[in-house]
Amino acid sequence: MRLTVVGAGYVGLTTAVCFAHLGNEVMVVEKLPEKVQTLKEGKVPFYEPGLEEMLKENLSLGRLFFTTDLKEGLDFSDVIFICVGTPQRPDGSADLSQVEEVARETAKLMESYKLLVEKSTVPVNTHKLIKRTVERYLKRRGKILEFDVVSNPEFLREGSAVRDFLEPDRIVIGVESERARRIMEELYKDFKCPIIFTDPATSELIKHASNSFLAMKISYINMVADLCEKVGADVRLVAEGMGYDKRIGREFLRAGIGWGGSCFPKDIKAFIKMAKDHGVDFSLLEEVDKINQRRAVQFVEKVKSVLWSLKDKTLAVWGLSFKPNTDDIREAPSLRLVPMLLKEGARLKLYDPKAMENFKKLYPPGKDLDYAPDMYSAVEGASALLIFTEWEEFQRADLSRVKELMELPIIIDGRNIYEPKVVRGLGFEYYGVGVP
Ligand SMILES: NC(=O)c1ccc[n+]([C@@H]2O[C@H](COP(=O)([O-])OP(=O)(O)OC[C@H]3O[C@@H](n4cnc5c(N)ncnc54)[C@H](O)[C@@H]3O)[C@@H](O)[C@H]2O)c1
Ligand SMILES: O=c1ccn([C@@H]2O[C@H](COP(=O)(O)OP(=O)(O)O[C@H]3O[C@H](CO)[C@@H](O)[C@H](O)[C@H]3O)[C@@H](O)[C@H]2O)c(=O)[nH]1
Repeated sequence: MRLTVVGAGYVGLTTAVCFAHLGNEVMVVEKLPEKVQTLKEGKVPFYEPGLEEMLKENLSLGRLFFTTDLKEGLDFSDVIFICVGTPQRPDGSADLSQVEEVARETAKLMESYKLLVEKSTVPVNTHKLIKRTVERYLKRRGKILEFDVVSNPEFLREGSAVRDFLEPDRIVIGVESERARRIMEELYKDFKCPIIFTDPATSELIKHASNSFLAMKISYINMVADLCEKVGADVRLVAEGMGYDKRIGREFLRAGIGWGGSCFPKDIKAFIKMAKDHGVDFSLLEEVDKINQRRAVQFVEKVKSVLWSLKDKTLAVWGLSFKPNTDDIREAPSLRLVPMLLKEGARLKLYDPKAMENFKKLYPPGKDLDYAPDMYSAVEGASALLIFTEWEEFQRADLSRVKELMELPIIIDGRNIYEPKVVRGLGFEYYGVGVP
């Protein structure tokens, strides 16, 4: 099939590259000219494992095209995936201006039937606003053209985006017309997972309800971790014991310094606001969010209780991205923790395998903050090693070497990447999250 994808971010680019990989011809419309240029050269402007290789391959096979011109995209195909950003507004609601712009400009430029596919995460009933906008502008142009709006939320995770896209747990499609349903069925015919057809409002809700539920699971286990610390139990085993119950499941029960990223924080706030706007008191989610906000504060308290004063102490930090295998630092716990530690007077030596360039844009090297070229340089002379992200590289670190390099062999691990007994056996003082 021929497809058009608007927005070449994590979701748009992954969608485009994966559909091209499956044999479709895909035109990507991205408004930033420099991004389009980079992509045409076969380079992905962010770090996502496997994506660049697939981009190059599909460019050379002539199945992927990039443009800044929406008209070119609309002339190319009838199926238009909206993959633009839906960031958070100050009141917590989702800023839908990028989605509105795509709907409006499409209506101004389309000359034949179009199927607009909402892939961005949007509040319930956004499909109605898209529909109304397109109808208004078509009417203004005196055009009678058919179109459909479909909700097809994306569930991929950064760091495993390609695999998540190609092998999803499920595909959700909210349609109103038979024509739209047939196009979507054809598009996803080779996928082996369950495909759930719903009305668009239900489909839009499935996305927000899923993300909020996952965030709730993490906040829940984080509270259990706090209790474990008080009573000397091990949250990892509590999670395992709970997780074997199929009704609970083992995923997303890793305790730590809290959830971050470009999705959970903004989506949970948008869901709370949406519920409020409809007169539904979803204060459960407000608590989930509050628990998460407290994680960083509690972690700094822990660092202080271990080291006493942090003033002029050198602390090594491993991990800045909000999760491993990405260079994305949007709403990463590190962004909350670093300023708090600096305020306590600590000197930080930061290291991350991929996210340092992004972090440097917000925190340039200075008197009390520096970046290390590798994980071992970061720990040289440090009074403690703080772990913020569970990169595999850290799990494989030569801890004897780390111990030699540090001023004091203390590890305060925000992600439980080590087995306490083993690390203590090597002579470290070790503090995890919710572990004895
Ligand atoms: N990042 C994820 O893991 C993920 C997963 C599932 C869903 N989502 C949702 O998908 C949406 C996109 O997220 P993202 O992380 O890919 O965002 P992003 O910010 O990485 O990418 C959005 C892209 O759209 C471009 N854009 C904006 N307006 C445009 C326009 N009018 N024409 C052409 N291009 C335009 C921007 O320049 C940018 O490159 C959001 O709603 C997000 O909540 C994200
Ligand atoms: O047991 C866990 C699992 C995750 N996290 C944290 O939760 C955050 C989000 O992680 P993850 O969900 O793996 O990454 P995202 O790329 O943000 O993906 C989420 O957000 C996307 C955007 O909506 C959705 O598409 C995905 O399904 C959803 O998992 C990260 O900070 C993780 O460190 C934990 O603390 N404990």
